[in-house]
Amino acid sequence: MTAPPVRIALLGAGTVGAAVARRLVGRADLYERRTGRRFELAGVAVRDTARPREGIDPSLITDDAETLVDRADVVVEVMGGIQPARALVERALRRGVPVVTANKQLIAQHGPALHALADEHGTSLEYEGAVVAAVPVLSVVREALAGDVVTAISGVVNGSTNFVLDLVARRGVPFEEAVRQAGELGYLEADPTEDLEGLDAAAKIVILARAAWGVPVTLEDVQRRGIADLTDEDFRQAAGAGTVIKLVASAWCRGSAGHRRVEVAVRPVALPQDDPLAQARESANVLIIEAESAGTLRLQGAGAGGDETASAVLGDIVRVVRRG
Ligand SMILES: NC(=O)C1=CN([C@@H]2O[C@H](COP(=O)(O)OP(=O)(O)OC[C@H]3O[C@@H](n4cnc5c(N)ncnc54)[C@H](O)[C@@H]3O)[C@@H](O)[C@H]2O)C=CC1
Ligand SMILES: N[C@@H](CC=O)C(=O)O
Repeated sequence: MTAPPVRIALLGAGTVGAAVARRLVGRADLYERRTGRRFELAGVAVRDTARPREGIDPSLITDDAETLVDRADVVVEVMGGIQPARALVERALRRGVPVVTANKQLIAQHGPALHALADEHGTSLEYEGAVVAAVPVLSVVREALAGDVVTAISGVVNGSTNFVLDLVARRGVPFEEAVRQAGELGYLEADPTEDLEGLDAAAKIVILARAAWGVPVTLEDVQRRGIADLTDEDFRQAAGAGTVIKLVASAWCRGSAGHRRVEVAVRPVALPQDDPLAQARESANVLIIEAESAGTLRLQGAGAGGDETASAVLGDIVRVVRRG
């Protein structure tokens, strides 16, 4: 007997959702080979059902996200924001349905409660795409380094602000124009101040710190400054000193079990040109992880973008389906 298809509810069809839908449908054979189950796009919840969505069967589009969640085997939340995303994720978890999300604000603000709900109902919550898009940093911190002790994490973890800083520094593009281009490429959040004020990077470093040390770090713990108040003079001074400004997120842990103190920060830093973080071009991200035995690990790749984030989201879907 063939296994029934996996009905996947997609909440959101913007930059990330549209890319997930394209791959789900276009690479269905690949996912069937990898999981033994056929992936079926059960429906796509959007705000504006009248807008044409290229590559998505119009009969799948709905604005009734709750009903869609109720008939899914896996829920993929890529709508962003806290509500209604949170209520829909909770609804799925209460039904014992696994959830995959790329929503870093939701996880940074409500991750522990959502994990507790998932555990209570014997299901799972995955969000590799929420942190450094295509680069599997959470898998490395949580799984690959499970036998080691992470001591510090630092990196460029926001694609849009890196794109802006890079265009201003290397090509002399005016700041506002670089921000406009980042928006056009789909790198910015629906509310761009999340990127420009460092909130997006703060959410990512909070999620990474929790994954590394299992501590209840929150967004309020982050010492945060974004790039919104950088001036032309700041860029001139940095260039004159042979440095390059990057928005750096960092987390470090002092003490040992029972007496751990974790500190988290996001701030613009002028780095020497040959610093590994200074090498990040356009929307690329770089993460440096220090671990007791492994030493220094450097992970880098696309930190934003629809297809790139879809890679991580689909990886999570394959994982939850394999788990059964
Ligand atoms: N764009 C990127 O490069 C990346 C985005 N993410 C995260 O992925 C999530 C989605 O991001 P994007 O695709 O860029 O956003 P987007 O703004 O392009 O798309 C959001 C989609 O959700 C739908 N939506 C929003 N609110 C809704 C509501 N109340 N009811 C029904 N549908 C609703 C919209 O109609 C739209 O289709 C966000 O949490 C973002 O932080 C994560 C990694 C990279
Ligand atoms: N707005 C985010 C998108 C990916 O997480 C960023 O610029 O990094």
